[in-house]
Amino acid sequence: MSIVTVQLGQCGNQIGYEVFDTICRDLHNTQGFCCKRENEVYQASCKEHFFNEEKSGVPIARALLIDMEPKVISQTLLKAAHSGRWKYGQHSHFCQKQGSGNNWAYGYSVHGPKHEESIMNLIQKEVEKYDSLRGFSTIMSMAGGTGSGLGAFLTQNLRDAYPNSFIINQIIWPYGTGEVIVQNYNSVLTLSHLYRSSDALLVHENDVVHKICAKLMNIKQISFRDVNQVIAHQLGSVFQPTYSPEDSCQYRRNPLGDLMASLVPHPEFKMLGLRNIPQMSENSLAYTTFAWTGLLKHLRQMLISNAKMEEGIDWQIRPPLSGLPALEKVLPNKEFHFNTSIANLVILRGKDVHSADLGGFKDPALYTSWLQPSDAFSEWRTHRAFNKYEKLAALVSNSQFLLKPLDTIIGKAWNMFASKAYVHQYTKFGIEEEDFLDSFTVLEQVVASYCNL
Ligand SMILES: Nc1nc2c(ncn2[C@@H]2O[C@H](COP(=O)(O)OP(=O)(O)OP(=O)(O)O)[C@@H](O)[C@H]2O)c(=O)[nH]1
Repeated sequence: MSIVTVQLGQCGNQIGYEVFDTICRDLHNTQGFCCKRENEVYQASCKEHFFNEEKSGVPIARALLIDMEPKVISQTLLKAAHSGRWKYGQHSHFCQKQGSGNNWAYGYSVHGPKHEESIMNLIQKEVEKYDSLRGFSTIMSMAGGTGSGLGAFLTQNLRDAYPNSFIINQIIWPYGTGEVIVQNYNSVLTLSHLYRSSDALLVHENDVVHKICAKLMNIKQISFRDVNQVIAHQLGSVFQPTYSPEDSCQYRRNPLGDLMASLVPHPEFKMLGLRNIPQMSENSLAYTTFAWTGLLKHLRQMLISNAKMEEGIDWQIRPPLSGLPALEKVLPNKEFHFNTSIANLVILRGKDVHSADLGGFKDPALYTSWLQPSDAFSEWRTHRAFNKYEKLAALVSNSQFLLKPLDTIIGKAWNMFASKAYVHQYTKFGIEEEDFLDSFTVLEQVVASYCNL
């Protein structure tokens, strides 16, 4: 029951490393707050999904590292090998000598077709190692050229080659300012292409995670490593084993499939976001205790008010009275206040997990009218604690949370496109104005669909 992780470009490879490292640390954590037997079953389930066992006993990540320049890949391979806890497979990477220069068209139209055969062969060899493949999880940024362009190209290829496997794309949303000048073009092209071939896009916003590092983790000089560790923690809190619904002593065999079934009821809506509570530095964690009631009250309000962290939640925002649309939706200024959901999944881990009351997430006012809360809301509970958090709640949500950032990116890209700025750099590599227009159309439709919930 394996999931193959495909790490793409600088960002994808750096985050991928942190994800496997976090998962592995969690495996060896003695503070799981559960009995030895339960811990062993948890470890076995995690290994089954994410690692191959080597004769030496060192787990090998079920991951492929792909980049068009060698530096980050060699660093990543080395870091894993030096950790002593786990490593990457010997033949699990593919790299070239020159990146895509932040040009989506270069990644998509040049590197993609040129290396398609080698990369797809590498993937096939990995897949052949397993009795059963559940799906792929790619990790990539939207703003560069390789992760985004080549990543979009490969996702299409994966969809064609493995039509029955799930594909989830972990997307890193660029900082709003101060990055690559063409980041909005690259983002629009990435999202629109992924929308056609992926099953779900799990979005991690760099600005948001940066703020979490500053405000909740108290980090003064924030590096990509810090940001990546928060993302890895959040992902681990979702993808580490959870009990299966049929048998509360067995772990889920197909977490990716179950996640999709819970959260993506319609192909028009596949943008997923992730929130965690509590989130804090390891030092503070040792001195803090939490009650489920308080955690879940905050998490629910974070959802409703579209707050990405517990600090600065707007408690004034309330669900609309049933039958009435949220006021903000009918206002023309596109300020999105109440965050309507399509589907939510809450994952609880840790002490007294079965006593936690999730009733607040079953309120029909939280959801679009065309889904019953019983279909729109799912909960997974697991007694084994994650990553030293005695209690932890993660919320994966398919909601209007991304409307504003998406609208901003489309708007900025459109303004640049209207003056034809930098478009020649894309047409040079086969991405025509028509392709841009198609991408805008796809995303305008996505915005309209989410707006109308
Ligand atoms: N969170 C996070 N973001 C990163 C990291 N590295 C790069 N980014 C973001 O990724 C975007 C740039 O993409 P990269 O992954 O560096 O580019 P690439 O895919 O390797 O493509 P080329 O450099 O064009 O070959 C920017 O938005 C960066 O903020 C990282 O380690 N963590």
